[in-house]
Amino acid sequence: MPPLRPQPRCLADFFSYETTKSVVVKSWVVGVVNRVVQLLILSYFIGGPCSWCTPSGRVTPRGDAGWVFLHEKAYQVRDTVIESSVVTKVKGIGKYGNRILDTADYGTSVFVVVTKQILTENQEQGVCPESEAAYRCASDHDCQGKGHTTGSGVLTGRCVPYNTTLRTCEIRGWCPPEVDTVDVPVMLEAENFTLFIKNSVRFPLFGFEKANLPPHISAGELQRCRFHPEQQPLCPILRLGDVARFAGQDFASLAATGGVLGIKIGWVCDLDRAWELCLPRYSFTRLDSVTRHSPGSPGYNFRHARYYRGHNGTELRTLTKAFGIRFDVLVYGNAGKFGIVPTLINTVAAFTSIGVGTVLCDIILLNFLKGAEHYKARKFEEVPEASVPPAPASPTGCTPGALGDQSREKQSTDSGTFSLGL
Ligand SMILES: Nc1ncnc2c1ncn2[C@@H]1O[C@H](COP(=O)(O)OP(=O)(O)OP(=O)(O)O)[C@@H](O)[C@H]1O
Repeated sequence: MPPLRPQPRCLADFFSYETTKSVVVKSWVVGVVNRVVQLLILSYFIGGPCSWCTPSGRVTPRGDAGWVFLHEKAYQVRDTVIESSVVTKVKGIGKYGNRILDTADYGTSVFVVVTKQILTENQEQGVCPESEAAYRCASDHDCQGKGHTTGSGVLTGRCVPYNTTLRTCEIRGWCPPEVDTVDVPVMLEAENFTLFIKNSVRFPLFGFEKANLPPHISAGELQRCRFHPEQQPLCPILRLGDVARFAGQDFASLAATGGVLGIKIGWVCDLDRAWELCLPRYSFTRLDSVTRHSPGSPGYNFRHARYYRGHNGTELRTLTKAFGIRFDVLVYGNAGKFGIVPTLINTVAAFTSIGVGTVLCDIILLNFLKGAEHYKARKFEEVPEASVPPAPASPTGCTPGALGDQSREKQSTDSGTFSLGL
């Protein structure tokens, strides 16, 4: 009678079931690694003694090493949508040329403080020679083909005397045209001007509202206080020179070219704590720092005009090219309050992550420790079905079971290489 053909091993492997078996390894090395990894994971998620904080001990407000729960406050629902209003007012008296300027003179917008002005007075509609060097000419022919308009008006096509030595193309527009290459003084007094910032914020998710004005401050106290990051961090009145300094800028050169400074007000609030502890935090930066190095446009300026009538009723205007410091107030915020859903999700994540330690210990145990083969043999065990005798080894070289160790484990056991006691 022909011998029974053995069942292919790969089929038996496919219809096998792997279940977890607990093996207690009495090894100091893996035991210590396991506990250290578990401790690290737990302190990352929940918190522990601050043995590896920065020297200032400010890793977290409470001085704990716990990152996810204590620092990131993973137990809180967060609202980053912030509704905010900002109102500003500049005050100060400065001298510019022979004139004393007050609040109404040096700002055409609440966000800009004008520090330098090029005035072109008594302009009226008419024809006159262009002032820009690009429109120098010797004859009418030079003024044709130069386009239709210049920075100041529409070209008539004629070449006319600009002064006794120079001729330029004639324009029709506001005459005389502006000459913006002149040197004019800078109003350095603006350094002592003050900027009052009134900011209200609202976190709609929690219906929480707050303003940057200290709650019981009187008008007199407001007028007197000046912001300082350590001594007066809540005073909403800022000296312009200080704002430039905090933004790392030299006020004199900023005032000469103009520029844009950003005043950032951050509202990062833990709404599980008292209402009074939700406070604004001010920081400063120069927003046009990239373009300020551009030779073509190094600063910030704009033009505006004041119109009036001359003696004979003609309409006149004074054109002003104003260089100034623009203040952009940027408000950002982030508030959190305890929520059961994020607490549960992060607690489950924390405990699941402890399993990472087991993976690491298995790698060390089964690959790097002395007697790794012995541990493998005890970890992976193949159990035949209770009533069926064990299948013979596969002649086809099918893929073994989990981690490919069953067959090796079996060979080791069969040959009796290892003693089974740990
Ligand atoms: N840039 C600033 N520098 C210093 N104090 C300021 C500044 N802006 C406003 N204040 C003062 O803060 C307080 C509140 O200002 P707010 O504009 O609300 O009131 P106000 O009576 O209209 O101010 P004022 O008429 O003095 O401009 C006032 O006492 C005001 O004088």
